[in-house]
Amino acid sequence: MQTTAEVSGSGLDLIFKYIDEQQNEFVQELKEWVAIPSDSSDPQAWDEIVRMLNVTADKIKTLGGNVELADLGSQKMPNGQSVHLPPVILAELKKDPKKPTLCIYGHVDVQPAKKEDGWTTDPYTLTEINGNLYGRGASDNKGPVLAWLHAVEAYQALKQEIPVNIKFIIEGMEEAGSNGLDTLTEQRNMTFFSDVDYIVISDNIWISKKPALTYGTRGNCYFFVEVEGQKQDMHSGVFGGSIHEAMTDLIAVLDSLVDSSGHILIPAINKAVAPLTEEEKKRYQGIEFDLEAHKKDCGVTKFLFDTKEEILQHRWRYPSLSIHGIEGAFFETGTKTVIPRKVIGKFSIRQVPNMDPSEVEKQVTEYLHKVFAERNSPNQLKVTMPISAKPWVADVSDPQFVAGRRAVQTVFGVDPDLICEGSTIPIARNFQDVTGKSIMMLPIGGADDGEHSQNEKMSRSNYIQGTKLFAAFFYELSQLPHI
Ligand SMILES: NCC(=O)N[C@@H](Cc1c[nH]cn1)C(=O)O
Ligand SMILES: [Zn+2]
Ligand SMILES: [Zn+2]
Repeated sequence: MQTTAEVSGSGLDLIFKYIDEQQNEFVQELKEWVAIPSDSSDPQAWDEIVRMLNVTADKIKTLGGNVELADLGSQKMPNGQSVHLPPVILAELKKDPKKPTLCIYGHVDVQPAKKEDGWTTDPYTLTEINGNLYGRGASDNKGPVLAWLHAVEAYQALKQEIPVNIKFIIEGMEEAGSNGLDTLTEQRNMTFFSDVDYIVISDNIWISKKPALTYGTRGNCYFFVEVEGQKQDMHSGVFGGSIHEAMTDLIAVLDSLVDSSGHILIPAINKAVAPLTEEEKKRYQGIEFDLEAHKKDCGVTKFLFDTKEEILQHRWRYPSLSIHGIEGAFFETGTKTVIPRKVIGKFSIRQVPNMDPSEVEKQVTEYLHKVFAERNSPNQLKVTMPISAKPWVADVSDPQFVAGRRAVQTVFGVDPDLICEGSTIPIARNFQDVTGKSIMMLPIGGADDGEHSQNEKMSRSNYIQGTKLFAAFFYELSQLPHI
């Protein structure tokens, strides 16, 4: 009977061959995962998140993992209702005290998606077209989570000893701000996290066709700005011209936030931003980033800035403010002539060093009340911040980046770019501050994957080569001096 062999360079060749041979099964499993509409933006759909977490837990159990579904308790919703949060998977495979321990973070919830939003294919039916796997969650983040599990599966199938101990922390609320996970991290810091040496996250994308290692993400402060007027919706013909309309107030308030060049108009916001250093400026110059290709990918004729360096800086290390929607406004088709009673504007401000979310909340709230007061409207304004996540920045001299670089070289034959990410992994900074562990992001998503957008996809190549990258990463991590 073949014994479990220590992985050596040659062992990886066999593992890579296995991954290539199993790729259709891996795609089929991603199809099954994408079919679960685990949309965390809608508490009504949280049952689907629990179902997705159970499917994930069952998969880890087939790999011999011990799985705990850690309870996060309840969350108070904006309407005052208390809703039970989906649990978090804490899992570990067989442990060998002689080996370093890697904790893999991921999430299996997704952003909303409806065919009528403009998808070419059904968002919850993974569809392969020209080598791309289209479906909500294919890239963000079900594909990468499955790729980690398939990397483990490959070692086991070939009876090759996994050279590191492996733990998983997999949540179902990342896209809604990872509610409750910060508390769980603190509670488990001296238990689940105590023997962890490295935390790795693969919940982001490359910035070009070149593989990358990510050493920073922006944070995010998400705001609801509510304007409530008369006691019920009103006929705009009968009452229009006689009352202060909540929607008009809201539009004016939203219009006071950011100008046409993307500059945030809340005076104090930009004051806290860390100044750009000469050393940092140089880092942007070396990054592979094709401006014209990006315009084509985005379907725009121009960006807010004209150079690669400015674009990357404003995506990664400067705050940005985006307006996302208006709840209570009439959005269906047709010509409803109503003055809405209450509308809720939603916007978010990406956070960068050295912004402080609690300060940002104060600044935004005071600014919006000041703008609203100048309208002399009798309507009521309420500002809340349901999500607040700090930016995360790693030290690129961390040994984990050496292992990441070597793994990229093994699989892709190139040196990875060192990049940041404009999006937010709400828990990343919390992991760093609470556990003090080494944290690195090892993305396998393509620059044009369209996370959160219509027609989100992951290429079959990135999914399969990414699975090999994760397998190689286990090996390279084991080759580092044991911390
Ligand atoms: N792939 C990471 C991601 O998309 N994260 C979300 C998390 C978030 C931030 N505010 C609300 N959710 C993101 O939008 O960056
Ligand atoms: Zn996302
Ligand atoms: Zn994500």
